[in-house]
Amino acid sequence: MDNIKQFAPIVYTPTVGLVCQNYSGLFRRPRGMYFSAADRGEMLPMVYNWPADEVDMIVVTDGSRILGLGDLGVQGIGIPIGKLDLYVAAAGINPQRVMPVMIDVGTNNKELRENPLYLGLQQPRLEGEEYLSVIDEFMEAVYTRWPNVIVQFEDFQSKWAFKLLERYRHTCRMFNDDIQGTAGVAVAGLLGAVRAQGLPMSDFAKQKIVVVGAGSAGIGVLNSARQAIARILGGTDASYREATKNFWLIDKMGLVTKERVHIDADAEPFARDPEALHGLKEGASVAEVVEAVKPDVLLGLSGVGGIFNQEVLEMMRQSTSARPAIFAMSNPTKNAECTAEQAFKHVGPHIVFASGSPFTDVELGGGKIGHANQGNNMYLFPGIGLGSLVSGAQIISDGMLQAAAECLAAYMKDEEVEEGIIFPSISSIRDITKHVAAAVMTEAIKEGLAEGYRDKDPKEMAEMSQEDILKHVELNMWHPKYSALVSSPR
Ligand SMILES: NC(=O)C1=CN([C@@H]2O[C@H](COP(=O)(O)OP(=O)(O)OC[C@H]3O[C@@H](n4cnc5c(N)ncnc54)[C@H](O)[C@@H]3O)[C@@H](O)[C@H]2O)C=CC1
Ligand SMILES: CC(=O)C(=O)O
Ligand SMILES: [Mg+2]
Repeated sequence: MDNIKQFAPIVYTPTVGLVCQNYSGLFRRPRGMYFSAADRGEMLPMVYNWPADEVDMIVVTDGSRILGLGDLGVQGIGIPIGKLDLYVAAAGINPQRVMPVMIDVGTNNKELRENPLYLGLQQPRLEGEEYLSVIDEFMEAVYTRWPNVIVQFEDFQSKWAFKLLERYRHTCRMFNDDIQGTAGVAVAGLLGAVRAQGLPMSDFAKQKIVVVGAGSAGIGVLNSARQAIARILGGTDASYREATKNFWLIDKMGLVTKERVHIDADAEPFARDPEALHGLKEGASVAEVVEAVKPDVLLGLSGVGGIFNQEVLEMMRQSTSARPAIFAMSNPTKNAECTAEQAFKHVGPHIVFASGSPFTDVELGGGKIGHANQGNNMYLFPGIGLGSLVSGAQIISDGMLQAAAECLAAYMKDEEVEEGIIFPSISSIRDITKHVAAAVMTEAIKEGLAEGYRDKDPKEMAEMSQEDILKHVELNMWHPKYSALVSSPR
């Protein structure tokens, strides 16, 4: 907690990625709970083997998309461990009340399946109903023992991430961090990029945004940004349709248009109409799209390191924005779409830059600094989890997530944003998290979702002032303060 800036890159991205890649060789003792396909029918009794009586926070993965490193099977447990370390440091969740979980349904990583040291099931991943039955059983088991626990889904491949979110979010206290946490952070960053141009927030509705990557993270960001723009435009059905025109979506097959034969249902609303293509064709490359669109924002959630190459970045010089924004959000560092240095060098000193993994600031000469912001869901997930926990929210609603994003955006001062600093320093993450949690709790109360926590019942919560809410959040954050074992001599 005292040295979070130095330690976050170790317990979290990028080092946690390296740990996951080598986990079977590094393993000494389990630091989380493993539920495997072979445990079907046994998960409820298994849950009672977890040594802590109370669990507040679970982070669960099936290891199928670990950062931008692909399917790492059970070795992905490093991610829940690292995310929960941040829950302790940033949100003040008691470290005895966190539970990292790996659901082992096999792996499609052939190399791991053939590695005699691999710790997980050496079989291809379960699919379809069989897969769902494992996740259902796990969810039922943990909520039976700990009805108030918050479950954060992390690093599931997109194919399942959206389905599982839809399956549980209406009845359980759960969220998907890659879809929902990332979206909030990205929207806060996009609003920061508008402010950095000296424009009013309503000008967000005029921004041209190219998103590279149509997975859980990219589509989550697009949905959330579309919602924010549609609200500016009036919030009608027509404004939602209008808002989609701001976006250009590129996946591994290039620009996504309505001409695409097999288009993902989640990506479909963002497919460009043939009459609004600016002369581009279905499948156009990143460079072609940037050249034709001259976007205000180029945002990467593709997992492909270096895809914002010199050619692409030099084309961003033609951006119609006074402060073009380059968000290279993929993790870990090697998978970032470009480095901070490359972005400032090839686009120019006036850009706003953010990346998923940390880069150091760039010296621009003449005493000027190019700020390398870290645009990572770590700014939001601890506050979303904490705010949901201490309000006793029944579910985690869109309104609560939006309140979290707005709180993060408002955290930055105008002078900072003008300098291109759009996210706060990691060293203030505990304070940010406290405010985000209070915003989440305020919204949960407003929506009638707060069921109370510890000595506070819903009626008392409904009467709390902003100050009371902040105090309630703070009081429920754990601090590592221990009583002295030996009393000092008189
Ligand atoms: N900064 C942050 O807070 C977060 C960053 N991420 C990062 O985002 C990345 C993607 O995550 P997901 O969306 O869950 O993964 P995913 O695997 O579901 O999606 C990747 C997307 O990139 C596209 N893609 C792949 N190769 C491409 C290429 N050569 N050109 C253009 N598009 C290409 C794919 O078609 C797919 O749509 C990962 O590296 C992850 O670490 C994810 C969540 C949060
Ligand atoms: C940051 C994060 O959640 C990811 O890269 O998947
Ligand atoms: Mg993740």
